[in-house]
Amino acid sequence: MKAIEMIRVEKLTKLYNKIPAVSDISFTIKKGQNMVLLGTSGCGKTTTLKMINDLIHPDSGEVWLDEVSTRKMKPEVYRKKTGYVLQNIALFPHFTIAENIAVVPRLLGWDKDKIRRRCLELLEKLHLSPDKHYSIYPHQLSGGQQQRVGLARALAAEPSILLMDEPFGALDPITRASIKKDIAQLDEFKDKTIVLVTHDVQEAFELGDIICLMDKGEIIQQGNPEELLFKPASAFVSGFFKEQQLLLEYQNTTLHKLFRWLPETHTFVQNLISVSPDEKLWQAFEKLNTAGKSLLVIKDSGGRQKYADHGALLHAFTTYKNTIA
Ligand SMILES: Nc1ncnc2c1ncn2[C@@H]1O[C@H](COP(=O)(O)OP(=O)(O)OP(=O)(O)O)[C@@H](O)[C@H]1O
Repeated sequence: MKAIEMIRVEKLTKLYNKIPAVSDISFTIKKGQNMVLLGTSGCGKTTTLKMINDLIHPDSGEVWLDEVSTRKMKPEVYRKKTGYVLQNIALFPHFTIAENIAVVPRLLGWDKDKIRRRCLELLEKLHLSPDKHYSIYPHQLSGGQQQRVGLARALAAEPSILLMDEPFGALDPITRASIKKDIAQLDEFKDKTIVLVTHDVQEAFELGDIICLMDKGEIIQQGNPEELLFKPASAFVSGFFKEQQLLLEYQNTTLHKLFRWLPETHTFVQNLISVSPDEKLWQAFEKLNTAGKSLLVIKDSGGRQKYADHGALLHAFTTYKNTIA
């Protein structure tokens, strides 16, 4: 079955004072995919994101949502299709938490009972307290809690597309990790098509099925994390990841990819640890390190079994890299 094209951006350009902030950008995102717009400050990420739901009008180019041009849609239709999580959270300070979450459902004319039920449901799902938090104001919440409300607000009208602009940027690393873990488990996020803006390389690789690396208003390379890491299109791309290259490679290579180069026999029998071939090389190293002098047992879907210690993993990884270079 053909995957549904949820977002198609064609040749978008935006000029400010005749200078391009975004220049001739095109990409497509299939239903349920996560795309990350990655790049340094000022490269045009936010402008691109805002043009997807027409918060900024492009000077030229066109956007299709669910195979319909936004030029042919009424604003309320694409507002309903897209939830937007803003940079710096930006809740309305004089609205209660429930009122903040209810903004889009109200615009869409939902009845009061339905809005209340949806607010309570989202507070619970995002690990806020329906009793404590429903009627209070944003300044009475921590930054992390406010961002959870920001996510609830974006999800309120059940959009199929979520546009997220540096959603975790203002949070400390521990709060950020805890929110990411919670949302990764939410069904609400699993089936969404997501465009996420970040300048954080680790975050891009963690969350992106596709990464668009931007510079000076242009897309320099777009592809899956592996393509960007192992097949950089230019010196700019390899330079961008250089400092974290090896860590990213370990984090983005599954044992499945190394399976054919791992040994079928082993010499010692104690401390065997079973791992799935879907696990990443990084996790395999971690397991070996924490378990001491152990050996991994990896079974593929056909029941074939391979064994790996530190050296075998490194050898298989080097061979794998040579084959795809
Ligand atoms: N309203 C505006 N008027 C004039 N120039 C603008 C305006 N908005 C953005 N720009 C310029 O367009 C370029 C792209 O801005 P944009 O906000 O899209 O970048 P960004 O990659 O999202 O940056 P950041 O990560 O800092 O948010 C920048 O050079 C910016 O100065």
